[in-house]
Amino acid sequence: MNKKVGIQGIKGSFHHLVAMDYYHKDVSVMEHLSFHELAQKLASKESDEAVMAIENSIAGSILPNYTLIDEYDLSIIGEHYTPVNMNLMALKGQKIEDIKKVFSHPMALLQCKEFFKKYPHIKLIEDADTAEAAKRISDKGKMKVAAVASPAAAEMYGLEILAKEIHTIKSNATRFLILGTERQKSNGVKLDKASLKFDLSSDRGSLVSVLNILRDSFLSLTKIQSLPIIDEPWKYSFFVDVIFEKPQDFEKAVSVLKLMTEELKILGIYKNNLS
Ligand SMILES: O=C(O)C(=O)C[C@]1(C(=O)O)C=C[C@@H](O)C=C1
Repeated sequence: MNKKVGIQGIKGSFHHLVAMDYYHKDVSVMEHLSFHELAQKLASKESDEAVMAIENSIAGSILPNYTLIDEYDLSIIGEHYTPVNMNLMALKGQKIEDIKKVFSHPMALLQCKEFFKKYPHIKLIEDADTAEAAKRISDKGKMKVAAVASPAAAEMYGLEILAKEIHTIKSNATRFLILGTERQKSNGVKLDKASLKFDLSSDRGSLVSVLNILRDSFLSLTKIQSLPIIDEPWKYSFFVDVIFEKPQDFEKAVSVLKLMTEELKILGIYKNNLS
């Protein structure tokens, strides 16, 4: 039986395109209209794995997703970087000047902020998913309304592209995480990246001491993200991604970090896909 893979959004969404690419179409996708539902269904094993966007090169990190991975004890088992091509689409026979409202996922709207500055008459409305917004326009036959979504969504739901590649910077890309409920097995593949989470006190030098351990253990930091600990105002959790040559270097760093930080958690060890 095909693996069940959770995605945020419906067919034609960027998550769907990534799932098709990453798993070579060999999966049954489970559509979810929120990241929370995606995490919940994976944690309760209704899906086997899931694809979750974590950061876009224009719009930045999707911060609540760090909390979902941590709270639902999900494991990062892979990553996938993909170019993201945003397009304005509507029912056939209209011009941009006819459009009054545009629906899309908030991350997608952020990626197209510059484009919409030229059309102040258009009201931007945040929606659950790019492709779902496109499908709704098509199903309900809505005129004067458009969606921002992928060219695949325009094709699937029979909409016309009024403006193509409307994202602010041409090299727009999103990093997606591949999630499971158990630690990734190596199966002969070199696992050379890890994601960690820990809490730090505000003592002088606490963060720099951690960074020094990473450097001394030959780990390269590719991302650091802090998030507030909600029941301890002004205290922070740190989420870091590191890449390494030798697993022993990573294990050594973890054993030292356990002593220097609070609540150290390995969120996943997986293959680095950033070239
Ligand atoms: O709405 C979609 O199509 C999605 O897959 C969501 C999402 C996101 O969450 O960032 C995925 C990639 C793009 O960066 C924009 C939107």
